[in-house]
Order: sequence, then structure tokens, then C-alpha cells
Amino acid sequence: MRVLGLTGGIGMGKSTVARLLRGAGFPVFDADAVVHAVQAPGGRALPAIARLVPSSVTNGVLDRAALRRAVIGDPALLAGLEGIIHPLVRQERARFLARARRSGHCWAVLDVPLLFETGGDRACDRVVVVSAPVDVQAYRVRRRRNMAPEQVKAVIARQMPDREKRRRADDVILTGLSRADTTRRVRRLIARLRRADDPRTCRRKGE
Ligand SMILES: CC(C)(COP(=O)(O)OP(=O)(O)OC[C@H]1O[C@@H](n2cnc3c(N)ncnc32)[C@H](O)[C@@H]1O)[C@@H](O)C(=O)NCCC(=O)NCCS
Ligand SMILES: Nc1ncnc2c1ncn2[C@@H]1O[C@H](COP(=O)(O)OP(=O)(O)OP(=O)(O)O)[C@@H](O)[C@H]1O
Repeated sequence: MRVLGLTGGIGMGKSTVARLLRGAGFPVFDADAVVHAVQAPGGRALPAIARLVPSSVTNGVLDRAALRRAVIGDPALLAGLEGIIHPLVRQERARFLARARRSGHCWAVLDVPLLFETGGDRACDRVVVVSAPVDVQAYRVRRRRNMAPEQVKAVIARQMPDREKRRRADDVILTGLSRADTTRRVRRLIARLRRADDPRTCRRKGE
């Protein structure tokens, strides 16, 4: 089995590409979903987050917007939060890869926003970077989330610059045009991935 890393800056269209790959039968690990799960009521990260930023947790429920406000612009606090979250994400990722390997898939996809920043690309055979022009990125993030422009800037500043990600990528999927165009680009990517599959060693169940 080979591992395909999928990454890109906030709002670049990564989740959209992940959905298309999942729809084509690829097992996809969603790091953001793991972050959300460990931060949900009863989640494994909650006690430590409540100690780190006490005002963000009330009656066992995390206020993500409050946590975001607290950590954005406070690098030490964000590093503390990442220190809580990233080991849990790594654990879940290992479980996911073991499962995908056991079931004999040709490819497993790791959808991780901070793939390069956390060295996760070292576990990948290929890395796909999802990218769009910066003005499209800013527009999407503003429209979808209730985030002030300076918060958007702070998140983007924390992430590796898009051009650096594209430089390190094996494939780049541009999402600045229509959704139909994004879908076509992902189809072409899937065809490239499958060309190198060896049906004697893996299966394409549903893929
Ligand atoms: C700061 C938090 C509370 C904000 O929550 P919110 O619901 O507003 O955003 P969400 O979790 O959906 O993240 C949206 C996007 O923000 C970006 N982002 C999130 N965390 C980080 C980070 N630590 N550094 C850089 N970008 C980040 C990613 O592009 C991500 O896709 C949350 O993102 C969090 O707990 N982050 C720390 C964990 C982390 O490093 N996550 C990144 C994925 S491994
Ligand atoms: N051609 C396109 N391709 C991909 N996404 C598009 C396109 N046109 C508009 N969008 C929209 O852009 C937004 C951002 O896409 P998506 O949620 O996939 O990004 P993301 O990189 O996962 O973002 P985040 O890091 O914020 O979770 C979505 O609302 C999506 O519907």
C-alpha cells in the first residue's frame, strides 16, 4: 500500500478534494475531524485544554471560537494546544494506516492541513497540494467562517507559504476555477495514481 499526503492552506479546497477521493473509494484520514473529535464533549483532549485555556471550556463543552481567539496571536499558547492535539492525531493516523494496510488497499490518503509543518510528509509516498490564488483563499475563508480579517491573516501566517508547499508537492490540484474543473483535475490525478497500481499486491475495492 502507498500513502498519499493531501494538504493545502486554509480554504484552498482540500476537503473538497478529499471528498472526491473518498467518493472514488480511497480510504481517507481526516486530521481536522480527529481534532474535532478529541475536542468534543468527553473528548480525550478536553481536560488538558481546560487547564491550558480555562475560559474556553464550560461544563465540559469547548467553545472553539473562544479557543481560536485565545490561541491566534499567542504563539506560546498555540504551541501548547498543538502539543496536546498533535500526539493524539499521530496516534489515530497510525491506527488508520494499519487498518487500511490490513484491508489491502492500493492507496491510503492522509488529509492533513499541517502535513509539511509537522513532518507528516515523510510518511507519504506522494504528496498532493491543493492550491488557489490568495484572493480566492481569503474570500472563501471569510465567507465560510465568522473570522475577522486579522484572524485569517494570523492563521495563514502560521502555515507554510503556499508557493513553498507547491514547490515540495508531487502533484498540485488548482481549485481556483469551477467545481467541475476541480473534479476533472482530481479525476486526472486518480488516473495517474492508478497507472502505477500493481493488482497482484493490492486491491481497488470500490476504487
Ligand atoms: C484553533 C482551533 C481551536 C480553531 O478551530 P476552528 O473550528 O476555528 O477551525 P478548524 O479546527 O476547523 O481548522 C480550520 C483550519 O485552520 C487551520 N489550522 C488549524 N489549526 C492550525 C494550526 N495549529 N496552525 C495552522 N493552521 C491551523 C487549518 O487549515 C484547518 O484546516 C482548532 O483549529 C485547533 O484546535 N487547532 C489546533 C490543532 C491543529 O494543529 N490543527 C491542525 C490540523 S492537524
Ligand atoms: N472549484 C472549487 N474547488 C474547491 N472548492 C471550491 C471551489 N469553488 C468553491 N469552493 C468552496 O471553497 C470552500 C473551501 O473549500 P474546502 O472546505 O474544501 O477547503 P479546505 O482547504 O478544506 O478549507 P479549511 O482548511 O478551511 O477546512 C468551500 O466552501 C468550497 O465549497
